Amino acid sequence: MNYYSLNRKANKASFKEAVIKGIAPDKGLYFPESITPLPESFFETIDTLSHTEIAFEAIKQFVEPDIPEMVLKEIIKETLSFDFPIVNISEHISTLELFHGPTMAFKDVGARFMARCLGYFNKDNMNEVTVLVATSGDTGGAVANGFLGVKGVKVVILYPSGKVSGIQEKQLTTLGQNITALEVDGVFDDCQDMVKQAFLDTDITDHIQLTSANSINVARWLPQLFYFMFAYKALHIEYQDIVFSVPSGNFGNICAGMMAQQLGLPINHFIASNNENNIVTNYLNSQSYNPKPSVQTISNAMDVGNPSNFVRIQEIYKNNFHELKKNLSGFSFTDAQTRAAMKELYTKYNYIADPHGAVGYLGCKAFLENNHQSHCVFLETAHPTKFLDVVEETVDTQVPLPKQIQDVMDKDKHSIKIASYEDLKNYLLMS
Ligand SMILES: Cc1ncc(COP(=O)(O)O)c(C=O)c1O
Ligand SMILES: N[C@@H](CCOP(=O)(O)O)C(=O)O
Repeated sequence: MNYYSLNRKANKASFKEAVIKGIAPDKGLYFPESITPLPESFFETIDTLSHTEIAFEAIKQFVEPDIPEMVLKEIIKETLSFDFPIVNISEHISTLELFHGPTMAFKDVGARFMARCLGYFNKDNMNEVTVLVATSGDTGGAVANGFLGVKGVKVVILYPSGKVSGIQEKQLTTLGQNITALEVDGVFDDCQDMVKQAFLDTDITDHIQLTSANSINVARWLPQLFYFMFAYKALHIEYQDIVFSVPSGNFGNICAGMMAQQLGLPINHFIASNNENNIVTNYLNSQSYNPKPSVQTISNAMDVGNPSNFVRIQEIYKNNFHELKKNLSGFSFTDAQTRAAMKELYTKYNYIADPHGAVGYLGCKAFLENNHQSHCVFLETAHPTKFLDVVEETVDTQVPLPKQIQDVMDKDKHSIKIASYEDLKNYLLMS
């Protein structure tokens, strides 16, 4: 598969080139040149397939011929070595739990898949690659875990100081080895802007091979489409009209769902569930797209003021606002509403949600008000204990800590504070 840049000024790239570069030389995001729908029989018989078989069929066209089929099967098997359970919440609402991986957020799948692709491409260890990542909370931990000890790869994670949860910070600052955390005096968008600027800075790129492990990178982004297929497999016999509510920040996950739909997955509608960082919700209501500085919320991983994947969504629907509106609704919720949803889920359904999942639940409820026939699946994108203080204080109960969280609790944080792009540049050139 070849990929083109959405800025349309760079040459096309193979999967391997797109993964190693991360972002095109004209600063555009890469997008696949074609999307060939899977045969109808694939969806009709999906419940007879395992998760790894589904994932293999779904991603094959996007990686060939750069990764041989046998290697791809192995990468997928290792990537998906945990569960993706569906929990029934009410007659019209279920949740797909995406937090059973090593760092307990949905980023684990993309991070593990990308780390293995890069490991394969770098197997002869010709050149060291530096993976630059901006995180609002979960990508950093998943990438640190996924790339720990990968030969020939250095990982540099930028995160906004004081704006990620305590557990998230531990996950991205305590591993050592080939992982370094830079603590930025700013918000997530500052981190993301610095990363993008570094890709354009020839003072850096003349000396260092940089790539990104944010959803900018196609190998981090595309595997997220598996989730929607797994949920469909579990629910399609019982429900004919399945819609997804996706707690959204950088819009990589929902955009991956739209790729699954392009592959033929019969999804009727997507709901972009936002916290008060509501750029896309506002766009859907007004047709005017206005990125703005992010505000801090209790669903901090979605505190994004300029979602980088929105351009990919525009590409999927050919910049046609009305086509997009047919497929996508957007809702935005305050922290007070999010807390009320967490309480409702706990007291009414005995389900402890994290703040991001709770925003997804609210999106389902808002959509179902006018769409009584649908079955809505909200993605539970992180384990509640990643946001321990907020969750325990809101539902007023103690939540047992899973092993993955206990393992990082007592580790010592190591970070380097930076305040500007120049600080990042100096760090990259000196280290
Ligand atoms: C827990 C959680 N939920 C939701 C999101 C938003 O996902 P996306 O950036 O793909 O829209 C993130 C971060 O990406 C996250 O960490
Ligand atoms: N919410 C994310 C922000 C970065 O998103 P990505 O999917 O583009 O890596 C985070 O948790 O860091």
